[in-house]
Amino acid sequence: DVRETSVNSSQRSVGRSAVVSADIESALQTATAATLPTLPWLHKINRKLTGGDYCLHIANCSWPVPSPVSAGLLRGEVMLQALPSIIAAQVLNPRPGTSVLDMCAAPGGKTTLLAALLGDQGRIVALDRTAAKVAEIRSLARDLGVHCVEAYQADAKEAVLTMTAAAAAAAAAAAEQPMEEKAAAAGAVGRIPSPPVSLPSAAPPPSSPRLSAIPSAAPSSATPSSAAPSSAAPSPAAAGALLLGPPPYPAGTFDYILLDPPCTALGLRPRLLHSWNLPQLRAMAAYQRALMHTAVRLLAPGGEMVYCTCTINPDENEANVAWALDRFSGSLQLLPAEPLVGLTGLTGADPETGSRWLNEQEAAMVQRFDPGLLFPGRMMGLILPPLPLSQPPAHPQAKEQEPGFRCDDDDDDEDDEDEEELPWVDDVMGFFIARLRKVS
Ligand SMILES: C[S@@+](CC[C@H](N)C(=O)[O-])C[C@H]1O[C@@H](n2cnc3c(N)ncnc32)[C@H](O)[C@@H]1O
Repeated sequence: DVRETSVNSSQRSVGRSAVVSADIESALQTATAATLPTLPWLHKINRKLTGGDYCLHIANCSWPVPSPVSAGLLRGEVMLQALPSIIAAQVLNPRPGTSVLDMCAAPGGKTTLLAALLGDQGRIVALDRTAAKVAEIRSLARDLGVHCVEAYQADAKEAVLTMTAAAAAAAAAAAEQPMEEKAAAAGAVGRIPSPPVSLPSAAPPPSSPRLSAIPSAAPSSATPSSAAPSSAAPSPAAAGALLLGPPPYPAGTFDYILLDPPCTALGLRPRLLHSWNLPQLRAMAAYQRALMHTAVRLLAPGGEMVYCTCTINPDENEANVAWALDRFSGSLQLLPAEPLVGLTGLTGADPETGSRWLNEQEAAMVQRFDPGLLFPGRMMGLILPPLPLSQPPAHPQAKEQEPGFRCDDDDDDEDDEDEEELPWVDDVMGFFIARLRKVS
């Protein structure tokens, strides 16, 4: 049994978790390629490895993806995560030394992947409104040896410093409580150096960004997703000397923001029955817009955010992105959510309300994963490592561009043989990813 052998022979203890070494990755590539389609098998592995002491990073029911292994921080270690979730973090792709806000972070899967992409150099504030879930983020960060994450229980909608909050902060500053003490009191994850790094004797004035100690490394106006990481030496904050502390934060504080809000989760499988009704779907979209509003305010000029959901509901996806582009017209710009792997977004408008979705150009920049639809792999070769066994043929170009194509029909399709050799293509959860830049 490849799994048993690999786990037993390559595990090593790190803290209270056993982390599987790189050996298992190659074993899994072999095993996965040999045993697909293996949804039940993978569920079994998931239970076995994530329910106990192991973290295993393989893509959603299909193949191992070299992330965060490839990002250096967690070299040789793997953790279970769905492919679209991995891609969402890769689309944001924060550069080392920058500041990142993960607004709805629990249980911390994307937070820790972002930490890996940062190389643990910089700061990630991870917020979640539920205390128990914040504990999960902290625990995961600790288990993975991540230091740049500080997690707080907070309503992310209220995370911007308002005039009222500013007055309270001024009072706190007057009390001269060092920032790292405040963060420690709030239970942040990030390490607090010992002996403590000397900080200003008073907290910064409420009108100045708390991140002033972190050199601005906002994304360039080119294509930050593919840009080389900044070569600047890590600042003291990037090295973990400073914590940002709990919210609220001044507007324009963060270089990158991930907004992965609560959603109707209509993309998660297997679920045959959903209890959502239309008003509830609409209400969820409105809640997400409130979070987006906060995100735009907290983003630094030139900064980038990724908005993603695990639902296929256009209200929560295309309609919300269109709303943001129209609401913040002139200051928010849609960028290609590279690496583009999923399908294009939906064009048109809501037949009932008439509110617009995306135009053709915008739809091409977002990515939509839809369970049951063929996963075309717009750039499959770039994302996926080569399979170790018999290489399946590349997917025919014509079908890559055909978003509505289903895997389970077309009995007489001449490419049936190819489809049999591409069992992973229909095993992707429903998901949506958009990338936005704050222009000013
Ligand atoms: C889709 S999950 C996030 C998953 C997470 N990003 C990950 O990849 O592991 C949405 C999370 O948002 C949290 N949440 C809901 N409303 C919130 C709010 N107003 N502020 C902060 N977190 C919120 C929920 O508790 C839930 O954990």
